Amino acid sequence: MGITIIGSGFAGIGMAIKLKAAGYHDFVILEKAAELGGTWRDNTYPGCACDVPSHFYSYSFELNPGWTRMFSPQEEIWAYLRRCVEKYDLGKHFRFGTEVTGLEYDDSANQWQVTTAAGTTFRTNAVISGIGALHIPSYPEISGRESFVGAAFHSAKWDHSVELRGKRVAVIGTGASAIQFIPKIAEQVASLHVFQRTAPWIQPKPDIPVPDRLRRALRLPGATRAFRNTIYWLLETRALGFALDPRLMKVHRVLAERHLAGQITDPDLRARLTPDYTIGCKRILLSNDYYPALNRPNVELITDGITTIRDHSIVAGGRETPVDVIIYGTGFKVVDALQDQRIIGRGGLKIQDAWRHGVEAYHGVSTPGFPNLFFLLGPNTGLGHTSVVFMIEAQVRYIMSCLRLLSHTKAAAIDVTPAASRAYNDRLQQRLKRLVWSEGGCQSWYLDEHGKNRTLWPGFTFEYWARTRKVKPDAYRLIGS
Ligand SMILES: Cc1cc2nc3c(=O)[nH]c(=O)nc-3n(C[C@H](O)[C@H](O)[C@H](O)COP(=O)(O)OP(=O)(O)OC[C@H]3O[C@@H](n4cnc5c(N)ncnc54)[C@H](O)[C@@H]3O)c2cc1C
Repeated sequence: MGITIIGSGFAGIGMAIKLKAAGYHDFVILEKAAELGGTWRDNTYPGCACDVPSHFYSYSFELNPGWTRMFSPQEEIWAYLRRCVEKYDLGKHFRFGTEVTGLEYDDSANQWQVTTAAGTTFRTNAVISGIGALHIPSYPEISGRESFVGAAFHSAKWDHSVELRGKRVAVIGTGASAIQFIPKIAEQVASLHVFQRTAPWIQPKPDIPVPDRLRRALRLPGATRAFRNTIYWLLETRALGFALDPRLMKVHRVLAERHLAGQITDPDLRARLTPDYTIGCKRILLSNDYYPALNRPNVELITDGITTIRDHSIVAGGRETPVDVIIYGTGFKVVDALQDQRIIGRGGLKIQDAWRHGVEAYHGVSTPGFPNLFFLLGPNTGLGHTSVVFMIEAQVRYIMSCLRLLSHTKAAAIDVTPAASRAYNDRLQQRLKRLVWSEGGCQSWYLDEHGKNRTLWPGFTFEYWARTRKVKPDAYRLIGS
């Protein structure tokens, strides 16, 4: 059977490795960029690193005792992914520079027709989407943005040709990427003006170089796995507040407040850096050097809303700040599992119509009316507290068992039933309502325009792992058997 994977990040590569191991050879990995790697190819800004310990932010079947830091930098994670591709000899399966722009299900042939940006089309039996949620840079709508004449770029498209040394630099946004690159550039620039709309909650980052002795020890049989398991359970305890009772989030709040108080002594600055929303309803960030960077004499935090960008300056709160360079640390336009694309399922059903009341999928993987279309990191399978690679692996295993079901039953396709999907998603949304993300008047990218959480898994990850261990055949309709 022909299988098409879209995307070459952790999701697409993990899927390809498992397909190959199970004896599938007729598959392609379509990637719109010129190289593999997803997030870790695109984000090359200074200080870019994961915020989940590397021994856990990696595949369980491809342990790496050699990580140099507890939280590895971008180049090292990208190199890890390239090594995986080489080791599993996946090279010939990639089609780079191939952007999927449409998928249309042919009911009579039980196949998908895939259309690419180049206008080519081909047919495939199954499509597995690993397109990621965070790869389209988001820019703020600020009047005059286009009139700025200096260099301006987004953190996810860092322009390394722009010399920042000695320049007056503005950073717009104080999210996960910004708090990583601000400390790195603060020491080079003449002045740094940080425009903050919403203060993030920040906790200490236990990031150290992995000592040589530990690295050697991790090479002993079983040691990296044991270390990884320890990290897993430590991180799961962070989910207690998310998964059980929002009141437990108080512990996180105390930790973050102490971190802020320990690093920022100026009471006015501290007040402006104190978030005004419930901790946890947006991602909690980790950093040891962000607050100290804000203490530097050449760095200022501006919390007035930006009203205009002019050719050489930014105006906020009636004050004009002259700048030479603007860096947008304004995050991503969140992609909801292909929702913006032309996807037409059975009987001409458009994905936008299937999702008119909100984006959802059964286990985050299958949507009724779209047979043999599987999502990796689809709706409600993102995480606020631990590594998404864990979720990806659970989904890869689940999709493999869907493929096994197809092969055992000799069906051409499987389609999740509306009843199974409805029951699953109703339960999920009920649970989400009780949790921290629905509290505190928090606006975050986790929520859609109706305030419905479309992004996060509402519990412990071992629960998701257990639920996706096996496919329930009665949740799916077999087609063409
Ligand atoms: C700076 C940064 C740091 C992060 N740190 C962490 C972390 O510490 N821990 C964590 O759990 N998560 C983190 N994340 C989230 C991160 O995105 C995921 O961990 C993970 O990398 C997602 O992998 P993926 O394969 O699903 O998606 P991606 O890595 O985004 O890969 C998707 C790929 O699909 C390709 N693609 C998209 N659309 C198409 C199309 N239509 N046709 C063809 N190709 C397409 C893209 O070009 C891309 O290569 C971070 C994200 C960012 C941006």
